[in-house]
Amino acid sequence: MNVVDFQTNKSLPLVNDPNKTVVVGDNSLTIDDVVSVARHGAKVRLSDREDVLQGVQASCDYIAEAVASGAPIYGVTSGFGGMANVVISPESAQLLQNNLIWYHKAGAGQKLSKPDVRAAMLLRANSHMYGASAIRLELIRRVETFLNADVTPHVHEFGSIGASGDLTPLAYITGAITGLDTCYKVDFNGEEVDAPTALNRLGLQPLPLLPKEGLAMMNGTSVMTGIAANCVYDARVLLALSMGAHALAIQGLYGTNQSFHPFIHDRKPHPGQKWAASQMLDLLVGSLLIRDELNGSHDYRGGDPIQDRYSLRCLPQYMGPIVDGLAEITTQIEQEMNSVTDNPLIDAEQQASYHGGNFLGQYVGMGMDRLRYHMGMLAKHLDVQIALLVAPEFNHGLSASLVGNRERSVNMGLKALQITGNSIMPILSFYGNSIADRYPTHAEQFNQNINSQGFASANLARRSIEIFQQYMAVALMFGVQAVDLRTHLIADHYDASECVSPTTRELYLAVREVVGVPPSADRPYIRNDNEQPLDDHIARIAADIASGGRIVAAMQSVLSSLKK
Ligand SMILES: N[C@@H](Cc1ccc([N+](=O)[O-])cc1)C(=O)O
Repeated sequence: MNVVDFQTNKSLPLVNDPNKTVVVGDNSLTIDDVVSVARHGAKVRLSDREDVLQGVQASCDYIAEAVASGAPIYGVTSGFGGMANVVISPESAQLLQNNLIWYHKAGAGQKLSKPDVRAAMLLRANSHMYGASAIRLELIRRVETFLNADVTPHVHEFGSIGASGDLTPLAYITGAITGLDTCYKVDFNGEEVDAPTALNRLGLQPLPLLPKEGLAMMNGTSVMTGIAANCVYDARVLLALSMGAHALAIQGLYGTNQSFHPFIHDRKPHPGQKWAASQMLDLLVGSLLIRDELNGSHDYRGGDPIQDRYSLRCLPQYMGPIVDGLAEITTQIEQEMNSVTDNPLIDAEQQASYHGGNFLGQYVGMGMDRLRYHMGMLAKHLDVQIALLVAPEFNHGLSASLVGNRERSVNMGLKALQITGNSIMPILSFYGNSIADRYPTHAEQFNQNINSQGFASANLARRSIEIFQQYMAVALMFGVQAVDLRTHLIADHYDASECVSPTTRELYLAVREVVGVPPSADRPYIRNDNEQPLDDHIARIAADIASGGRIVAAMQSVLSSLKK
């Protein structure tokens, strides 16, 4: 029997590097940059490039002069939204901005998670460094300071229709960094304190907003985009893990590798389909638990159909649109991350300002709708694979419900675990419903009469991802049990780490490590029903996936090969 190598030197995802510094304002940020800062404590540093810093200052100078000369500019010398007909005098221009955050203290519901708010802060700072927003460097630096000191504003889950971007959620971030009132709360290294206290601890003074700065802070898509960036990262991880779970299931079912032959996929060369086929070949190469038919043979019978059922044979064709769909969403979210999303925008070089609508979060709203839809489609596929595994009519000789020890006649195996999966999968499909097409056209005096619902869509995506992490745990448990039972049929022992492909071996070992049940020649993962709490295993695997742990690291090569 093999000595189990739990110390495999698999490189962890790059996002986990705590020594990383993300520079804001020099280059485009990537989704990995966002996740590094949001979840793994990477440090943030604002660009020190002269041209960038001068650009930021020049936009502030433009607005200061415009206010002094009484020029009519939306939201600077006018009221807001449907009340943009109200004229604001130069004397009231500052009060206008500080009042803006006040009447947006209207959020409702739960607090957003810390990583999602951190992602939002990073992206707001990034948007401001383009120098088109007229916001002082001093304010942008506060975002940098908060991020690096692990101080995170409390932001509610309801309050944005994703039209003027995320006015209300961003108002809470603005209230925290300006620190003018105790009603704004922050998480200060795990402790809840009010904003002035937080500033005091950071050695900062309360800072009233200047003309345009409230709008610059609040009028934009950064919160929904921050959540979306984290969700895109998670969705890609779940896609990579789905491939691993399928590879385990295919080995458990004694499937063929022929359906992934390049000849087939070169003749229908959608990028996602080709990717799925070639990854599946890599995931299966070297396995003793498959029918190796890449040479074109198909003489296997064994009483079963000559070719595999669709969930195996058509895997690349089914997965392809999901892979391509996620790639498109990734590109769009990265573009949104690296955009200036407020209004009006200042062109300091031309001494002009433009009224527009970059705050509309339509790419995020529709993108997160599609992301959730794709998650539902991934879950549907895994669910049918599990259904094949538990049914003796279809599983090529495995026990019913993957019972590990048939001698103990009361064992019912993974029966309840399948039902748990069946209870989750429909929810994931349900979360695939769109919200961007709902229409409160009457919003805000009919000013915001189209709206993206991007914030809601992103929050639904966050929930869908969390649920999927639980579901993925179930799918992996089935995969691991199935390869153990298949190993027994083929090699007369239960240690599948000796028989699965090298790539899935990593995944297999990672799951066994996380649940604390090392592989053994003498028994499968789940032998008798009364020997392990399955709920605890689900929770451990899901937590490892959510934190980018050992299980995610095992699929790193699949993850990194996903095209953007
Ligand atoms: N996003 C709006 C700004 C805005 C709209 C509405 C409100 N508001 O308070 O309703 C505030 C600010 C624009 O730039 O036209």
